[in-house]
Formats: sequence, structure tokens, C-alpha cells
Amino acid sequence: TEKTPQRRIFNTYPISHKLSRPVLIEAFAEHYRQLAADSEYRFQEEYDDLRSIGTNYSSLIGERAENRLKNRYTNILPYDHTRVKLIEMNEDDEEDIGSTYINANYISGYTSPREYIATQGPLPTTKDDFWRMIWEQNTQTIVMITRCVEKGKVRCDHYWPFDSDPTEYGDITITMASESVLPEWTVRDFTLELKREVRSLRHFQFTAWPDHGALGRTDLLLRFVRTVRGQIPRNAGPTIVHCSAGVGRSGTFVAFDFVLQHLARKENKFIDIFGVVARMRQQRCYMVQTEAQYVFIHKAVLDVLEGRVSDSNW
Ligand SMILES: CCc1ccc(NS(=O)(=O)O)cc1
Repeated sequence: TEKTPQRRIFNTYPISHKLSRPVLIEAFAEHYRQLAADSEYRFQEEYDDLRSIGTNYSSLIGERAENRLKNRYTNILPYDHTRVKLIEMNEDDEEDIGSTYINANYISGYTSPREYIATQGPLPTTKDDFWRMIWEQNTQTIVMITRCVEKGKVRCDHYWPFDSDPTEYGDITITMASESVLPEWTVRDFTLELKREVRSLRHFQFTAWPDHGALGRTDLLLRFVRTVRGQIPRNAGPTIVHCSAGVGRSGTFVAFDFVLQHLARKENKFIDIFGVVARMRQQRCYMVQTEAQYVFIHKAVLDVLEGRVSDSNW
């Protein structure tokens, strides 16, 4: 019989290597130096290895014609398997996929498989659904990492009240109880009311991070992440994290928040930023959308490990 040709095996990495690349914390500074060498050649190579992760997942519901106007960007759609489903409004219509649709995905975190919801900046046509999702998910914290208008372009609808007058968003009445404007971010407290039940929610809007760009200053992100992390109620549902598309700046925030929680547990000896981003990419497309954001996460972690930024600075 004809000799069976040897099947050439490509990419013989075990799956684990494809999805995780742990680094000893004590070796992280050298690891960063090696990735950054030669004009960040190995950062570019490693970021490129993330490109294919998650692209096998479907986004059939987001692609439906009736949901087209609910997507801010046509190329940023939620994967079906992790999408957040709004509770059905009319039970008798089995196919009411449209009224349960929102461009949002659950993202796993350090303490929960649904620690975050990453979502796009609400549109005028989806802000009522956005507040409905917040109520249904028992969310008590929103992290907004965009301004409504940036460089003359609308990035997000002003989906909350402009003043302290109670404002209705669908069946939910939102009232702004306080607003504190700081140099790099604004903190707002809201009450939400539905059918005589009243809840509270805190809204953090980071205003110093340009779209598609990296932040530049690691101390700002560290201070912001620690401020938010310190104020998330223990009994709360997922933390909503959004920017304009809900992938670049949102992914960077979530990755850094995750790693900081990991580092806070002194028993952890390894750090796996590649693995954190790879896992997020399996839950929402393009999470950590630029190589500069990927490098920035590493720089922020390096600065924390080398004590260049810490709580004691403030
Ligand atoms: C082209 C779609 C797109 C727009 C904006 C962003 N940046 S963001 O995810 O940080 O808002 C990412 C992707």
C-alpha cells in the first residue's frame, strides 16, 4: 500500500500555551524589557498572537436586521454565547429576539464568571434598554471610559439626567442625587425607581482617556481603578464597563482591574496578562483593541510592581 504521507503538524503549541503565557512576578521586569526591545518587536508579536482568539464565535443575534440600529458600530457585535439577554417583555412571542437584544457581553473576573458587563456606549435608541439591563442585572456600579463627544464625534449618548430632575427611561425613573467633577473623572450618584422599588447606583466617568489612544499616565489608571474597586458593593450584580465601542478602553480597564486583584493575593507567584486578554477575547471581540493599550497594561503593572505608583503616593 502507498506509504501514508506524514501529516505535518503546524502550531503544535498545547492549547494552554495558545491561551496563556504566565510569567514569574519576580521576572516580570525582565520580561517587559525583552518584549519592549527592538522597538517593541515582541510586544507586537505577542499582541498579534491574540488576533485569532475568539473569532470562531458567532454573533448571529447582533447580525439580525431588526437589531442593526441597536449597534453603534457594525463591526462590533456581541458574541451569542456570552451576550446579556434582556428579560422578555411579551412572553407569547417566542421569536422576540429583538426586544431581548442589547450589545453587551458578560466578562469573567477574578471573583465571578459574570463580574463585568462590557457594552457599547448607549445610543439614543438603546438607552432605555441600557437602564433596563442595569435593573435586571442588579448592577450598582457603572464605569464609563469616554466622553460623549470626542474630537467632534459623538461617542456615547448622554444617557443620564442632565440635572437633579427625575427622568424616565422606559419604566425606570432615574434621579441624579449628586455629581462630583474631578480633574480626570466625575462621580455621580443616582437613584433608580421601578414600581415603587428604589435602588442606588454610582457612576464613574473617566474623562481623560482619548479614544483609540493609550492613556499615557499609569498612575491615573491605577488611581481610577482602585477608586472604583474600593466602592463596588459586595452584593452587587455585574459592574457595567463601557466606552464607545466597549472593547478598547473597557478591555484595558477590566484587564488592569483583574491583574490588580490577582497581585493583591500574595500567594500568587505568576502573572499572565496574555491569558487575561485571551480569555476576554473569547467573551467579547477586540477586548484591548490596540497594541498600545496592551503595552500600557504591562507598563502599568510594571510600575505597580516596582513601586513607582502606589496608594502611598496620594
Ligand atoms: C470602529 C469601532 C471602534 C470604535 C471605538 C473603539 N474604541 S473604544 O472601544 O475604546 O471605545 C474601538 C472600536
